Amino acid sequence: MPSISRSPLKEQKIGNLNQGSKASNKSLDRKHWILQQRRSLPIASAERKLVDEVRKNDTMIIVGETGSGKTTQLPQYLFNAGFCRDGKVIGITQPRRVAAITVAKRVAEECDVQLGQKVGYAIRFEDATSGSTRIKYMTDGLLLREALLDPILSRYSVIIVDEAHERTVHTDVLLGLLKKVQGARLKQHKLDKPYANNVVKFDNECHSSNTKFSPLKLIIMSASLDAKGFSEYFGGAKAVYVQGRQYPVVILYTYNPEPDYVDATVITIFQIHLDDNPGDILAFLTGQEEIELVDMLVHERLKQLPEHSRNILTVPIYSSLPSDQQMNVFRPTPFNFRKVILATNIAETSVTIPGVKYVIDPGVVKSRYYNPVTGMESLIIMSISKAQALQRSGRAGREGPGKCFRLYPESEFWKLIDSTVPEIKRCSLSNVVLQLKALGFDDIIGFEFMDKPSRSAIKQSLQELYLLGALTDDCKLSDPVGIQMARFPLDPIYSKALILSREFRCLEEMLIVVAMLSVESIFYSPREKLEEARSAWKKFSSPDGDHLTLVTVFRAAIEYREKSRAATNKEKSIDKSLSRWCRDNFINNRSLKHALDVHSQIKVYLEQMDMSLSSCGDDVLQFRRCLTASFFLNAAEKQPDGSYRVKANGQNVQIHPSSVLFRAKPECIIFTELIQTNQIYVRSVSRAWMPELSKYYDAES
Ligand SMILES: Nc1ncnc2c1ncn2[C@@H]1O[C@H](COP(=O)(O)OP(=O)(O)OP(=O)(O)O)[C@@H](O)[C@H]1O
Repeated sequence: MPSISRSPLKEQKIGNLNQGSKASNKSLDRKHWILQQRRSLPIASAERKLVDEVRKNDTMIIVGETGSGKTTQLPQYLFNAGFCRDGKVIGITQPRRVAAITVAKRVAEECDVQLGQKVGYAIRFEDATSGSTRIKYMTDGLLLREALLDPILSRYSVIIVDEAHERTVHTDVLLGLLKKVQGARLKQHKLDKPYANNVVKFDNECHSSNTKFSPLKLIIMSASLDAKGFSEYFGGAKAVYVQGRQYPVVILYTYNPEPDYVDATVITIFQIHLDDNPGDILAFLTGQEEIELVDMLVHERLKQLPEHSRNILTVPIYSSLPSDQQMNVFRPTPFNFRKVILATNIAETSVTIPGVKYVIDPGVVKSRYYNPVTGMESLIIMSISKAQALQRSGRAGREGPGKCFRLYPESEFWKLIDSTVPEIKRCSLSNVVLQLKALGFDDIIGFEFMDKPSRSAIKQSLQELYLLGALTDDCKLSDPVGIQMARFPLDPIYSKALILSREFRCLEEMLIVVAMLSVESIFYSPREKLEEARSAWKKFSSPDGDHLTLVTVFRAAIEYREKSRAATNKEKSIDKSLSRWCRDNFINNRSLKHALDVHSQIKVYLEQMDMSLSSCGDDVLQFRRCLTASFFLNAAEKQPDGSYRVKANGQNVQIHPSSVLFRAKPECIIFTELIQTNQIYVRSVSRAWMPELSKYYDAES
């Protein structure tokens, strides 16, 4: 087995607080143990001070080491201090669903209540809260959606924006929105005061009255925050630092850069497994395909080990994995096994995965990048920031001392940028603009972003939304198209495709396409079985292109599932037989399941909007017309050399070899995916319907 330089490795200790042996805790009952653990968190000694500061300041920035207890404890301190006494709610936003769910579960357990009662969570399509919920964890996107219905977020006394350093688009829009809401609530509160006769006096102005519009407390929180930047954005808001770390984490670097981080990850997994103490491993990778590759490599190499050393259990976690499968990583590790969690940056912040003692960090991440000149977005693998490296190492050392293996030299670490470039500066803004318009912010350029996106990016997205019919001539949200588009939790171009497909009577097909395009790689082919896979896929292949091919795969899977259901009513058996079908047909079972999940979720939205499903049946021309009308911005024409020129921006692209049209090379295509490797490829390609396309482009263009 090749080896990376591990001995001697550079060691650097971070943190210094060791809480002593936990062996004795094992004998205590769980409640007592949890209580003891809570008391030993670094944040515990700062409870009084934090509560006092929140009372004194309407906006606050809290910075504290990973694992110090910010996410789980602060909401409980505020609850106990009376911030929910008048029925108000403390809301805590997370950039990711998995964090919202797992932290809420943990806090419910700490409070000894059933999840959904005092403590709950809400994420898109899932609401585990009730009328009695007072501590509510949610995704930042969900709070934005709530603001559509309740623009001053009247039910919240406190909103904590957690992991703000991630600077997702949702976080940034939320920050601007919350600033406005805070101003509006304060103004309203002052107006209300003279009429608030039945004041219930508590020790804090925040909950000192029964008026509907009490001021909103806002807390921005993270372990790796540019506190100064946030403080300035919020007009000099107070920043508080929580000192101390729960357990030490030893950081190890390689002496030389690793030429192949995937291979280095696999090697490190085995080095830990064979040489180190028991404890689960969390390895960060860039995406589903890489995770599946490492999974396969680990299993291949396991076969070379003696029987007694093969006790490794791999568990994947990435964003397009259905929620219930994501939760597998939190299940207890079977006795005598070592769990190896293969994760994207979804597991980078907030989460505590019980049992994890080792973190492997290759130092890369897959990020969205948008080119405002071409209007195209692509995914690029790039180096992480120092803040991300810190967060990753912070996933070890949460239940005891840990180790983090950085698969790059220490000198490389110091070259990393401090914090991630805000997503808003590197993604398409169409969705942001649509959401802001729906929230009533018409002047997008004047919106108070913490980091302003470029004017050209804003203009490009306004133009795109106008072309899609979401905006009127005077840049207002159009009724009903724009309003309907904003209701879908999808990219505007997909929302538009669904709305249009009703007109073309092919909503059933378009819904399948949108669901199948929401997941990574439906087709799956082990390198050694490529020919076998290709011949299995032939039966799904449509001469019209990849979109109708996806429709055929989806329908074949449904038909097979229904057949299995007729034979048995046991869900587990049905699941198993669908997995078998996927294996036989070289279809990625996980991706298909996710697509089925997304399909039923979007269907709920369609039902709510009274959009009934209709199928074009065998009239595929109807579907091609609709596809062309929906994605005319993604039309490309064949060039004499066999490459394609995107009509909207002149960019030169190639059809990806995985497309069913790779060899056919039709004159004009519609594509729905752009990927950038050493070349720019378009994937998911169909034949355009020329008469429809000519409505959007004049003859010369
Ligand atoms: N689901 C869980 N299972 C077991 N222990 C947990 C769980 N969630 C939290 N803990 C414990 O509580 C500690 C504090 O977690 P918390 O998420 O509040 O820290 P944090 O300061 O917000 O960290 P981060 O900045 O990494 O999100 C963890 O280090 C861990 O010991």
